[in-house]
Amino acid sequence: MALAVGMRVLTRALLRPWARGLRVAPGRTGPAAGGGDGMRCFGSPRVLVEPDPAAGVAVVKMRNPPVNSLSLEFLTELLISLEKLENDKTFHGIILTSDCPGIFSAGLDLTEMCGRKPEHYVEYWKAVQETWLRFYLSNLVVIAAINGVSPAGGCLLSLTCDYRVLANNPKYTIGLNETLLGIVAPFWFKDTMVNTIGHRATERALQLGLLFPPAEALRVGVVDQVVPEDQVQSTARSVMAQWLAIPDHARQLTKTLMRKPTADRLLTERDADIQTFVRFICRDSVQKSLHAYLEKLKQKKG
Ligand SMILES: CC/C=C\C/C=C\C/C=C\C=C\CC(=O)SCCNC(=O)CCNC(=O)[C@H](O)C(C)(C)COP(=O)(O)OP(=O)(O)OC[C@H]1O[C@@H](n2cnc3c(N)ncnc32)[C@H](O)[C@@H]1OP(=O)(O)O
Repeated sequence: MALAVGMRVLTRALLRPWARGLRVAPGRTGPAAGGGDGMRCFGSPRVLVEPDPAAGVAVVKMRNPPVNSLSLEFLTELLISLEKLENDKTFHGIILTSDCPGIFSAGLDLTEMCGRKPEHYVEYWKAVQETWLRFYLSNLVVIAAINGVSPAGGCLLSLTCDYRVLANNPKYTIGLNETLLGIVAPFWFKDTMVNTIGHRATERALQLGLLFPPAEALRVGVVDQVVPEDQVQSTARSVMAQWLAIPDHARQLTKTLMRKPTADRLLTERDADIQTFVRFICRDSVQKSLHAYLEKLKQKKG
């Protein structure tokens, strides 16, 4: 039932004008294309997929410049790429990384949550929910190669992965900083963080909107490994090999066992969660906070 709802959201998204033609955007043969067996990079305008069929792995590169903000279009393209890889028996694992220098993802796209109509907020929030559910419950091994800053929704996306490797650069902070924007991390953001670093550490991190630099992120457990910047991709590949050495069915069932209760909570409260989001985001005070935050970002330049 829940899956059917998810499929409807995805199918509706695919029917949108901007989603047409996204299914295959054939490109050059990937550098990671498994010794020239002819499998090409594919993807969409904002998501580049570099397949390595020999290893059963695809590198999924987010490229929604300037900051990989998670817009509706971008989320839809990410979902399409994930679905395509999940439906292709060649692939057992994904490395999720960024093609935007210094930025993994700036999180949810603030312009999707500012000055729009309630119907838009409903559509956007469904896509955010769907992305979280799909990545969190993916049967594939998903490893985040975090090569840039990763606030809020960017951090959440990495938390859906099975393992996080972060580049050791003090600028590459990571965390759920929603309170700094005057907004509140929804319960499933919070649950994902609690499952990763525990209740007390989450309580502190979320209330204070902490963005952890690499050493702190490793200490608290937001990431699993911190490595020099030029070793992020190779480390993600070695870790992937380790995870893929485990019998797939046993690993997948264990993942489901661990994650299903958390996902089920959102699945059973999905509509209520949308209503809560729309009510919250439509408040004058919240809109003012978000506008002010966006303005601050823009003025930073000048
Ligand atoms: C009871 C409660 C019930 C329910 C809960 C209800 C609601 C919860 C709702 C939402 C949860 C949201 C989670 C989120 O993800 S919110 C987004 C949080 N993200 C951030 O705080 C990051 C903001 N960005 C930055 O800090 C920086 O941009 C940077 C560090 C990522 C990169 O810095 P740079 O110096 O490299 O680049 P900038 O000049 O700052 O930015 C370039 C360009 O991009 C625009 N931009 C940046 N971030 C975003 C974004 N998240 N969305 C949209 N646009 C973004 C920025 O404004 C610049 O635009 P211009 O070039 O000036 O036009």
